[in-house]
Amino acid sequence: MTAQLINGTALSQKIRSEVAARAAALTAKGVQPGLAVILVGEDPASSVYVRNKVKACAEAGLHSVLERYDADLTEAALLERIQALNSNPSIHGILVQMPLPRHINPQRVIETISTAKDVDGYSVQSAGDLMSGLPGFLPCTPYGCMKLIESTCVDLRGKHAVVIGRSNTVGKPMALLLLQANATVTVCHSATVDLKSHTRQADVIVAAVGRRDVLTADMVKPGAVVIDVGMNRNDEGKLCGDVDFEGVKQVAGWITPVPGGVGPMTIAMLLVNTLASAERTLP
Ligand SMILES: NC(=O)C1=CN([C@@H]2O[C@H](COP(=O)(O)OP(=O)(O)OC[C@H]3O[C@@H](n4cnc5c(N)ncnc54)[C@H](OP(=O)(O)O)[C@@H]3O)[C@@H](O)[C@H]2O)C=CC1
Ligand SMILES: Nc1nc(=O)c2c([nH]1)NC[C@@H]1CN(c3ccc(C(=O)N[C@@H](CCC(=O)O)C(=O)O)cc3)C=[N+]21
Ligand SMILES: [Mg+2]
Repeated sequence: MTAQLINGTALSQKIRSEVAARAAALTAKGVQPGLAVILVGEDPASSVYVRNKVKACAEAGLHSVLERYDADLTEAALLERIQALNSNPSIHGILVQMPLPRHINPQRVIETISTAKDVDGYSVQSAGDLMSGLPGFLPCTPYGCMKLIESTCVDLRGKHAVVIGRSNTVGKPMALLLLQANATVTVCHSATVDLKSHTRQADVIVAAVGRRDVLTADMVKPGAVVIDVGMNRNDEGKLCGDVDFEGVKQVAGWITPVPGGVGPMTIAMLLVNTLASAERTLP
């Protein structure tokens, strides 16, 4: 038996075309959704992601502004730029690409973004909304993972979900979304003893660590849904996830590839959040 592939590229295209239709309707009413992306420094991976985000906006009829700054930009200057974007009515979403240079406090930057424009869902307010089950912007990567799981038609109710990783941007919000969908959720991390004993029990596994081969075939229950968030490079310099894809696909029921899985969905959900933010400005 081999797993069915969950095609994130195809699903992201479908979502982006739905965004495009709604964006066109909104633009016809005089409100074109707008996203501002700020990149500080020249991290090569960040440059690729940021370019993909700007391109996706253009294709969906959103307008976007990309602000690039040298790595020596002061924190004060960055906060000032964010405040200007907060009060710019043509901008509905603001994204500051992480990681930032070491001299800039990322939490201070995130909290400076207006909650109404926090389309990354990184702010304490957005995190609290999710924790409390209140409406707010969902972090794009876990949001995209939920859409990928939904696309399998596997009902999460009562299922055991294991999240590997507990970052504020991926692992923790992922666990909350799975909980909200009535899964029974286990969160594993670097201090977890015997990771395999947990993952072997899982109907759904989300791997968000940032290390190759964190999940191998012997750690997976036959038929499980496996979502691979990781972005790593293998020995040949090729992009790969946290999951040993070739091995795990022999055991899992469903699996996302890297590339072509979670990454494109992260961008699609960023567009969804930006559109929703713009729609909220209508009377
Ligand atoms: N495709 C996409 O759209 C995105 C991909 N990513 C990728 O996802 C991965 C995770 O990102 P992010 O959450 O930001 O990373 P972080 O480094 O912030 O978090 C990694 C988590 O993995 C845990 N961990 C580390 N080693 C192990 C281990 N051996 N066993 C179990 N858990 C472990 C850490 O535990 P502890 O808390 O104890 O340190 C931590 O909670 C990265 O590869 C990143 O590039 C991220 C965002 C978007
Ligand atoms: N404020 C902020 N918001 C983010 O959402 C954010 C961030 N900072 N910092 C970095 C991470 C990472 N991230 C990705 C986005 C798209 C792909 C993506 O498009 N991946 C493609 C391949 C890309 C490639 O070829 O390198 C894929 O997996 O198929 C990956 C990773 C967003 N992040
Ligand atoms: Mg992402």
